[in-house]
Amino acid sequence: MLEIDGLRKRYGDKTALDGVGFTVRPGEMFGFVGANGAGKTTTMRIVMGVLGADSGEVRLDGRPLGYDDRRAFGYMPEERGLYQKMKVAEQIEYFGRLHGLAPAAARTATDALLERLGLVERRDDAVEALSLGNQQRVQLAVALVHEPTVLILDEPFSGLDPLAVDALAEVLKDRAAEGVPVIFSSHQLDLVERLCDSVGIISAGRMVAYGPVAELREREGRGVLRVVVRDAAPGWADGLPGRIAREGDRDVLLCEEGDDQAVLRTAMGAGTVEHFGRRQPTLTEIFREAVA
Ligand SMILES: Nc1ncnc2c1ncn2[C@@H]1O[C@H](COP(=O)(O)OP(=O)(O)OP(=O)(O)O)[C@@H](O)[C@H]1O
Repeated sequence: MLEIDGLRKRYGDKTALDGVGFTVRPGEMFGFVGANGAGKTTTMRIVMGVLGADSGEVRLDGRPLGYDDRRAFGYMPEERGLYQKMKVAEQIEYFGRLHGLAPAAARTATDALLERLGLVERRDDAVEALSLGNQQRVQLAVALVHEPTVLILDEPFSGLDPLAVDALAEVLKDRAAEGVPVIFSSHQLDLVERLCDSVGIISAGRMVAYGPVAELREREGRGVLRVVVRDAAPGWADGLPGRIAREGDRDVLLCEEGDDQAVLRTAMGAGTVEHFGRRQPTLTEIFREAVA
């Protein structure tokens, strides 16, 4: 189990982390979300030992993390870090060797990852000749080649096409199913909601919401009232609490607060009420609320 406990970090007089803590159990996929500059990268760098915390601790199975523990981790840094001139397969193998794999094991693991991540055709190309999305696949292979005990990935899905997202998601799910704690940061909240067992929402260096996705959704009170009115004149919901969202080719009123009966009366006066009911908030809605 990976425990991040009370991390604090200042850059000069700027507080980047103000007591960040969360736990990721074996096999758990943890989505780390937050606005730009909220502190995700700083947290992950501290976990990896790239950066020191001013205070707080990172523990693995109850012990403070050491060099050997971290060497067995898989890390995809925000700044990435591939050798541009080196060939794809050579590079993955090289990183495997750096993490302590024997030559034959590094080669076998590389071949398997090239296959899995759709890079077989590119194995002898220099990294600089690949598209950014393919470079990202190589970066992921590099993070995975040594069968890491923990995975820490800084925005691994950014810039990937939908097929690459699926390929990466499958690989991460497999690693989690093998018992590896997986942490990744992302701004793609629908993806986080779909993939993760739990999420942490960080805002200005503090965890403002944290827990299993299902629990967070339940915890958010009554959920969101969703109202669809056919043939209503534009502006029918002006004055009601909530906002109009476009769903496909129709407008839907979403209300998080207010008097349901009053909303219903207005809706019935405006047209034919096709739908009137509550649904649990999405992660995007929870995020908006938490960082507001
Ligand atoms: N080397 C640095 N020197 C000074 N301030 C820094 C440094 N690195 C990060 N910061 C500041 O610390 C805060 C947290 O930054 P961090 O990169 O951890 O955020 P993030 O959540 O990863 O953001 P993003 O989603 O944009 O990647 C920001 O205010 C940032 O400007």
